[in-house]
Amino acid sequence: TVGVLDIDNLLQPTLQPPSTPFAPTKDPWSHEPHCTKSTSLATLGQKFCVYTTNTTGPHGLSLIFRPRSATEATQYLNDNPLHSFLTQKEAQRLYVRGQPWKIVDIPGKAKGVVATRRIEQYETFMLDQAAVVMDMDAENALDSAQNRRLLKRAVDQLRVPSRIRDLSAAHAGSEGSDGKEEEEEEEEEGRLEESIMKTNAFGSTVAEVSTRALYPLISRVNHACNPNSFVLFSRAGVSLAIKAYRAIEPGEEITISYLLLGLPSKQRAHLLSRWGFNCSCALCTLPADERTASDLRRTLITRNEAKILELAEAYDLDAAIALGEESVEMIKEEQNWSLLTDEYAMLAMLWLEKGDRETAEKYGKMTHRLLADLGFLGVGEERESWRLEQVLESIGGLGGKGVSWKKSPLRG
Ligand SMILES: C[S@@+](CC[C@H](N)C(=O)[O-])C[C@H]1O[C@@H](n2cnc3c(N)ncnc32)[C@H](O)[C@@H]1O
Repeated sequence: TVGVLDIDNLLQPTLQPPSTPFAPTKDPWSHEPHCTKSTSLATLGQKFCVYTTNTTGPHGLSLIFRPRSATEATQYLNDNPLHSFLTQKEAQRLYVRGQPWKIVDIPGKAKGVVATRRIEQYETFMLDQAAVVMDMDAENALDSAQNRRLLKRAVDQLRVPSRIRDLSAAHAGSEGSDGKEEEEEEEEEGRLEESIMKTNAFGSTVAEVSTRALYPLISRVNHACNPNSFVLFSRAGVSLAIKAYRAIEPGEEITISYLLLGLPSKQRAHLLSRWGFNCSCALCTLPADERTASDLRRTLITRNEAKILELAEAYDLDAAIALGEESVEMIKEEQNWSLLTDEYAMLAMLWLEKGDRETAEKYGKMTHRLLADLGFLGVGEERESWRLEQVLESIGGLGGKGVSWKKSPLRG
């Protein structure tokens, strides 16, 4: 697939404990479901339908789901981002001060988002809800013309379809419609919507279904390899938030990374070519010698990961700790904050194994703190209820249980 923001490459609150059930919503659909069946031999008869609810979220929501999944999904629709990502106090503050961003034209990038006031480090400042969500299985089960028709209908049925149709369709390959000029009109149906999905959709789990989902506001945020912000998904997956890695000054562009953090420049350029732009972010335009140094650190961080586990297996704890501490410094230099949580947890485990509980606890607390700051432990009471041991166990399967990493590898 072209240009899809893959959830595997983005931060997500994987550490949240089992959720309290969402309130079921009764028959929320504002339109008759519109269904299509697969005619290909391998998936013959599989049925996917467009289900639209125009009372969900700011944009309304269309699901392209199997009937059974759509019924299941009704319990997830009541997914207010204010509740998922903010305490009541934070929500009030955001409301009183107003949204601290606006969508503007950015030279060379079409539109983008800039801060309109100072945004504090770790502030959750932009919220959105999905407008179009497509079961990834539909892509394989149905042919592309069927998929496009469902997509078009999904957009048509939203409250304000132009909010979707105005989004960027600039992914690589979107020009020239595969070299086939004027195809029959029916064949063209849904091409724009398809391109918009390819340029803007996040691969994510919505209502426990693997999907591509479109979040119209957050779709305006451009990419940077060392971004100032990151995306957080709600447990139901319908809502999404943007949080700041660091303080952002008024006028500064809000950026997220479309890729896994920590990749060296060649790999980044290769992956980004899917979106049809050459990255000119601060990291990609470093002077050659600085870029080489950054690439080297990134390669070493990845290499150290495997090496630390090997050394730990061989019980060479001092060498494993030395490498872990070296990685922490390199990760800080590269500002890949999300990688730090694993590194700290690993060091907590190694120091514990070495019998130095005090240092282990220091690293454990740093893991806990950073996960909480990044929003991985939820908000309010939920965030407070996480215990240090529980966090360490979730992240690395150690929690003071000695050689437990041998049974469950830390980063597996
Ligand atoms: C998810 S959209 C982001 C918003 C988009 N700029 C708009 O006008 O709606 C992704 C598209 O934005 C553009 N884009 C994103 N980050 C960029 C960057 N760092 N430099 C240039 N173009 C970028 C590319 O055209 C990409 O396919």
